[in-house]
Amino acid sequence: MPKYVALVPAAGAGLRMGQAVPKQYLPLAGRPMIHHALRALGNCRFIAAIHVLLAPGDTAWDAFDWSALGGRVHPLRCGGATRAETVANGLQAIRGDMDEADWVLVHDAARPCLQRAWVERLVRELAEEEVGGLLAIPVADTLKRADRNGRVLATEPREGLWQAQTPQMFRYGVLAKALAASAASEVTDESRAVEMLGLKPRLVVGDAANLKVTFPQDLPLAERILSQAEEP
Ligand SMILES: Nc1ccn([C@@H]2O[C@H](COP(=O)(O)OP(=O)(O)OP(=O)(O)O)[C@@H](O)[C@H]2O)c(=O)n1
Ligand SMILES: C[C@](O)(CO)[C@H](O)COP(=O)(O)O
Repeated sequence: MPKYVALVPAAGAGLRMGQAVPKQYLPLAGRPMIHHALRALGNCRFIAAIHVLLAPGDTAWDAFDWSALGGRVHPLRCGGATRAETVANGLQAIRGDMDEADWVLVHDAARPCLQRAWVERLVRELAEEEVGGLLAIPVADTLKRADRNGRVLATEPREGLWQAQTPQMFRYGVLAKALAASAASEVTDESRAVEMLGLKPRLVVGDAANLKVTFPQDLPLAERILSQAEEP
């Protein structure tokens, strides 16, 4: 039986957030933001280990008490210059414990509203897949292409368009090969690297509440979502 391991890239600087502290450590619903994603992954008992990928110079992680998360959370100081590099380094760091067919679930530290039910849906729907896939939501709005002056150039067809979320879940062997072969600058998610191998990751319906905290205005929204969530 393949095992399931989570990687949580948390080596970003959060520049678009514009705060002195990287956004994964900003207070959110009484905890550092990253705590919420780690708790949701920890609620999935089938996940054998949760590796948190920190920047080599991270000084914030050790300032918090993570004991409430239990013994499956392991920090690795292997962050790179881009998200793709961070994940590639994380895969290298755990390679001794992994078989080619084991599953890796990559989830952003900056998506704190994750729920166990969504992870379980992803895992259930990908169980028979060779390659893997990702949570995503079909684009619901009419799409406009803008010119440089903020005026509409065109209305774009939205058929077949989805917004990628995380977790993104791939076989260890496929993902390691994909990230090793791709230029980090071209890859903003794991799926893109896998697509560049000519493979077709499966899209699994996610939830709009699984937002990525990117800008300051996302924080109160995430806090409201967390306050209404049913999971502990
Ligand atoms: N070199 C990097 C860059 C990003 N990330 C992580 O990837 C996730 C999604 O990235 P994003 O929202 O872009 O985070 P930042 O890079 O921190 O934000 P910004 O682009 O605004 O600086 C975050 O959990 C972030 O910590 C990472 O591990 N290593
Ligand atoms: C992986 C991701 O969260 C999927 O939506 C996203 O691509 C990473 O965020 P970024 O802001 O584009 O780095």
